[in-house]
Amino acid sequence: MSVQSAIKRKTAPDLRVRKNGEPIVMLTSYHAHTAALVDKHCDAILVGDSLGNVMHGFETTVPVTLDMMILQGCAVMRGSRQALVVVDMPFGSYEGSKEQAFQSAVRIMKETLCGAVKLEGGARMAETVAFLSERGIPVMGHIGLTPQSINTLGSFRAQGREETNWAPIENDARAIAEAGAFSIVIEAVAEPLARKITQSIAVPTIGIGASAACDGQILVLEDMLGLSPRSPKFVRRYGNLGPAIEEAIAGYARDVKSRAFPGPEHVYEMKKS
Ligand SMILES: Nc1nc(=O)c2c([nH]1)NC[C@@H]1CN(c3ccc(C(=O)N[C@@H](CCC(=O)O)C(=O)O)cc3)CN21
Ligand SMILES: CC(C)C(=O)C(=O)O
Ligand SMILES: [Mg+2]
Repeated sequence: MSVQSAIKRKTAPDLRVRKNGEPIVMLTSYHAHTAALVDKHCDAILVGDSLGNVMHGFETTVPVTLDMMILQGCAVMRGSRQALVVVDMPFGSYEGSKEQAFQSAVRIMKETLCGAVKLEGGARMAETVAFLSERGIPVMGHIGLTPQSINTLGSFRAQGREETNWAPIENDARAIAEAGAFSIVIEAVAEPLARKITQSIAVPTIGIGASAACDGQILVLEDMLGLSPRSPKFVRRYGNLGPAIEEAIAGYARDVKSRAFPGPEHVYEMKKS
């Protein structure tokens, strides 16, 4: 047996039991080489539909397709070894019916061999979450700010900042948890509500802009690396890769123009005859 196959990947149940334990560490990744780095330090990797923004320059996640998610899901699976890989179901691939969701999720699971899928939506998606979970597909929920609904929401705004708006969001969390989701992402939700939800449901909550009260955290990798030109208020920058990359590119351009690159060490000499 190869060393690689002897390493057991984390599973959805492994994350499920982390409720109230050591916080769950998650980041996004869309490709093999970053997946390998993320894999060393994270419990789970999300192949997020934010790849539409980050890789393709779309303004929203609405244009992202199932094929795009599967292609990048395969890349992340090849690059990673131990983390649970979760693949986002893109807009339009699951909302039509629970059967449509099952078909899309099966394609993702079979073609990428990832360990779970994630879908956006609360109470209205509960039946679908149950349908998939009961048929062997671990589902991560996603409530609060749900970016795929941008066209009905109107803007990316934090949720639950007035107590009068809490009830439907609490109800969403309860519905998805009781439907069998193994974990739930809470995005851009006021701290007291995120804490209340975390304390009231049996599965771990993964926060993004939802405070340290959650059972784990996730960020978009390029945002926390300082590679995204703009990023939401909830991002802390752990690096400043944008300027570092630009400096390297500028150095290359300078050296090509002055013929300082390639140097003698990069040149193929003739074989001695
Ligand atoms: N690169 C990236 N990072 C993300 O976190 C992310 C994506 N893309 N794409 C999908 C969704 C969209 N998300 C977003 C996008 C924008 C804001 C944002 O700009 N929020 C403003 C407040 C805007 C308002 O109040 O109108 C902020 O200041 O945080 C928040 C979450 C989170 N997700
Ligand atoms: C922001 C996270 C939770 C996400 O859904 C994504 O990256 O697509
Ligand atoms: Mg997403």
